[in-house]
Amino acid sequence: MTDAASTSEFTNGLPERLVKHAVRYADHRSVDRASLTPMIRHYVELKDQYPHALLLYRVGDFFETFFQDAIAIARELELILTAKDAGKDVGKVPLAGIPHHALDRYCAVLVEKGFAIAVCDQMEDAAGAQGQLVRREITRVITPGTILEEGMLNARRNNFLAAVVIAGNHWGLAYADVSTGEFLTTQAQSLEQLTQELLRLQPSEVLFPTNAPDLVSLLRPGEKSDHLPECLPSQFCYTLRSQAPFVLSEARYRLLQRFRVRSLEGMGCEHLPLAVRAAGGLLEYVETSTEKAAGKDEGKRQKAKGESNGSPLPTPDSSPTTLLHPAALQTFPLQPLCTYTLTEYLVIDHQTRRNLEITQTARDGTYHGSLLWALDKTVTAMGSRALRRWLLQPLLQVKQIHDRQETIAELVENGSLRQTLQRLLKQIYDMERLAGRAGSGTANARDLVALADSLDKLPDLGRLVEGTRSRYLQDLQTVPPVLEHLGQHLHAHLVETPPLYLTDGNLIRPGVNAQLDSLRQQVDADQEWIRNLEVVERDRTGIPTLKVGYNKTFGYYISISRAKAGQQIPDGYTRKQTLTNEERYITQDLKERENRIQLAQESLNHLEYEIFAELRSQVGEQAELIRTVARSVAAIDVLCGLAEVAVYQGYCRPEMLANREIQILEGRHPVVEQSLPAGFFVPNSTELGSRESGAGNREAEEVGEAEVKGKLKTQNSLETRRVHGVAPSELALLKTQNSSPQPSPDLIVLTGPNASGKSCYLRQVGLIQLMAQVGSFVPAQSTTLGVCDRIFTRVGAVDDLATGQSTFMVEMNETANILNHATPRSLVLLDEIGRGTATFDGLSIAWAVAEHLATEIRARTIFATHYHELNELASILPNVANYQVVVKELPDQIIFLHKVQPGGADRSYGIEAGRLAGLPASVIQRARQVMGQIEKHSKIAIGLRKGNQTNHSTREKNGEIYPVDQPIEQLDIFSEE
Ligand SMILES: Nc1ncnc2c1ncn2[C@@H]1O[C@H](COP(=O)(O)OP(=O)(O)OP(=O)(O)O)[C@@H](O)[C@H]1O
Repeated sequence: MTDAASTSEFTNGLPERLVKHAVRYADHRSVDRASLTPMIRHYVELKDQYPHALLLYRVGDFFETFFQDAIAIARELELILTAKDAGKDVGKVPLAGIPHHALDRYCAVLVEKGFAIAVCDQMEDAAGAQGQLVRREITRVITPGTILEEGMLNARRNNFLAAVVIAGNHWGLAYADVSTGEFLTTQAQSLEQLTQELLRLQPSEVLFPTNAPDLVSLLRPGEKSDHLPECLPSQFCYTLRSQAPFVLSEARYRLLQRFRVRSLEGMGCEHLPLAVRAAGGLLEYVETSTEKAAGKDEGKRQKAKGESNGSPLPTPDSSPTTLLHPAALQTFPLQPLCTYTLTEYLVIDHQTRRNLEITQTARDGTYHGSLLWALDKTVTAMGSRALRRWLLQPLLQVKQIHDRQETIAELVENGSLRQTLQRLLKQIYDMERLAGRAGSGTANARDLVALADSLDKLPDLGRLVEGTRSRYLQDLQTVPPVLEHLGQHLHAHLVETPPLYLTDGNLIRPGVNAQLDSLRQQVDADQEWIRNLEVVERDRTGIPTLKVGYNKTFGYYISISRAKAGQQIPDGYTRKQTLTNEERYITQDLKERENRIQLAQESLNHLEYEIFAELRSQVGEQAELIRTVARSVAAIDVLCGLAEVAVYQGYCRPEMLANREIQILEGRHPVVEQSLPAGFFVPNSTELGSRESGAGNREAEEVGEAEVKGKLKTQNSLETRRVHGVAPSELALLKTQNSSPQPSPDLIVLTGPNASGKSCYLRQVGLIQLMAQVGSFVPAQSTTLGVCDRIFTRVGAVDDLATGQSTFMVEMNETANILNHATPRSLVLLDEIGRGTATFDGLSIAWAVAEHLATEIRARTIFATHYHELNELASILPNVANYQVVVKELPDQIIFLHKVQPGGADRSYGIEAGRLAGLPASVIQRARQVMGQIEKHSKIAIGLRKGNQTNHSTREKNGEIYPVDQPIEQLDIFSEE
């Protein structure tokens, strides 16, 4: 590659001030290696091994990057790009660096942006290298999905690494959170489902096996690659991997080895080859990255022991990296694999998650204003993560829902138990992740103290929930004795507030280890001797200004002012350094004491580290059990929070049934309600889908419906969907035959003026159903709900510019998805179908969609629309009803009552809404004029006024009443051909 080519490749988009430093050698591959300085040559060699990662190379107090990586981090982190001499014949190459103590912070930003980072650390002191190149090694490769560092993780959400294998229309997906240990896999059909599952998980990194020659490349969010199939959403970060670990035999063998089992039967995936392949490939990746982390700690451990350079002292390394005991290498961050199926939970696709604003708002993607925001009263990070998981995976089994409800009910009834529990939970740290860090050998002493504090609280929790009756509370009653002992054991060994860095010593309590105690005594005695030396020497020499001091280069010294030193040099003093005003000396005794302190301190640090590493590996061995308990604690945190919301917001416990009924009395929108002043939200009731139970005789009902369908078909063939042609008497007869005794409809056509509250009502029903299946109480006076299999929503219209789809195409795709997948057990919420095209195309589509849902699918549906013509459906189909959101009309304004009532609206008051929104008065006035004209002349308006008495064909033929510039086909949807 030429310099020019490499420059433009890497400096593209770089600010002018940075480009000037990057004009030469923007790519490490373009330099003549023979001419490089040893350090830069080493950097280039490492870079060859990690081409996909930004290589951060420790040089003194900085992590430096060169060539293209320097340009990249300067751009991404807004650092100053400078240059470094890379050799006499090479000249300067781009350089950017970050202070070593800020490594975590900067890495977090880079990882968030989808970069992989290879950290190359110094394995010895520059002094220890004695003029040679300092020994450096890659100590960690950080990718977005393999982060363990606390500072880089979001405490309130999981950080998933996923792996995908696709074979035709079948796929396998495994995912894991290395910080919490969860490791799951599944296999299914339909690539659309794969997309949906990835969108639910929102993984930080997705592994995908390819035959690509550049196997280690990492694609950042939005980066395109021919190797990625279309079904993989482009917003994630993808790591392309070799096929080898994803081959079935290899993947299976790896899983068997890792989890020491003879078959995958117990994990539930023996018969699911794609699930096994994905899980095996993911496991290999995690093993490789954790080995690196282990390598780092092992290197540092040697450094602490002084093994690497023979130097007696450990480097006072202040980097927050941690050390790994060989025993911890046995432990592994992931728990045994679990298999799950997509049908275990209520299916909520990506659109529905977005439209119902479950974890973030649709408009600006913020947490504030989402359902999670309204319900999250958890007090631990584990609880917060669990609530997010629960909301994204509502349950399908009435029994499981009931278990959660029971606990909430108990916590609602017993307010003081709830409050005491919450007070105690607040004192519990993130045991799930602490156990993970201990398991992977990256926990520091503060982590273990935090874990011990948390384990100490478990018996208190157990006592608190004694005598409770619900399953989740009972789960906390017995604390595994081994964990109780572990907490006490950790406290007995570790000091109360250990330093952040393991190499700083002072981790272990006195009395734990006799050798440690005797070494400490020796150091104390020698330090005491040095502290007294000043007084002793002042007496001996008679020099009152004599001082004892210490510096890093010379160690301890005795300082005398130059004036005094000129008079006499005390016996036994050897001059070490001369400064402007003082002379510095050492004595034989002082040097000996100093050496003794150094040696003892080194042994101390080493011993403390050994004891600590042993403790950490003991914790690692219990990581799985700790996580199990942590999950019970997290569940109680969630349920306490839901109980609190239930109490303060006045929620009711829904009665859950295994039928299709939806009966909500005085329901409210859980988020809008909290955003309005108390009492401002207008509750509304909903009844849907009780025809099975209401009519009592399903067969008779089906016969009746078949008749209605038959009737529609006959009309269609005769009159080309001329629904106005159905005689009211016939409809009334059909409806009477099929509707006794007043069953609730399957489909509600909801009309009402703009801004009256239709969308809010629609979402309210969806959210109440979802909350109920999460096990939560719901915002209503009383509720009876059948468990539904899927919730579908089609709300609003957003251009999907990323995929190049128009507003209308997005709308039609979503609608097609609903019609293809909804079942009678689904809840379908449609807001303004057909809005994105010409009025009459839209109306026709809306009509056909509603009709299909009501007659073919019989899904419980609410269909909000401004096409008031759809109200006609209710007079044809017995399982359709009209509801409207009413307003009060005053002479010069309308008042929004937000009340949903039976009946259909005939006006939208759109112009009034425009006026309220601040459209200029002249525009409003003109709009009124135009509307008047349209109402007077539009064929459909006339059609509606005249109803089915109108002879459409005659009017259509003479064409008199249509504006000349309107094509007749567009207007004439209800007429004969
Ligand atoms: N039941 C209610 N009680 C109190 N305020 C409500 C209620 N329903 C809706 N609102 C308020 O009215 C506003 C408009 O509601 P919404 O967006 O649901 O209207 P809409 O009928 O769907 O309008 P459009 O047809 O223009 O889309 C909401 O932002 C909310 O603040």
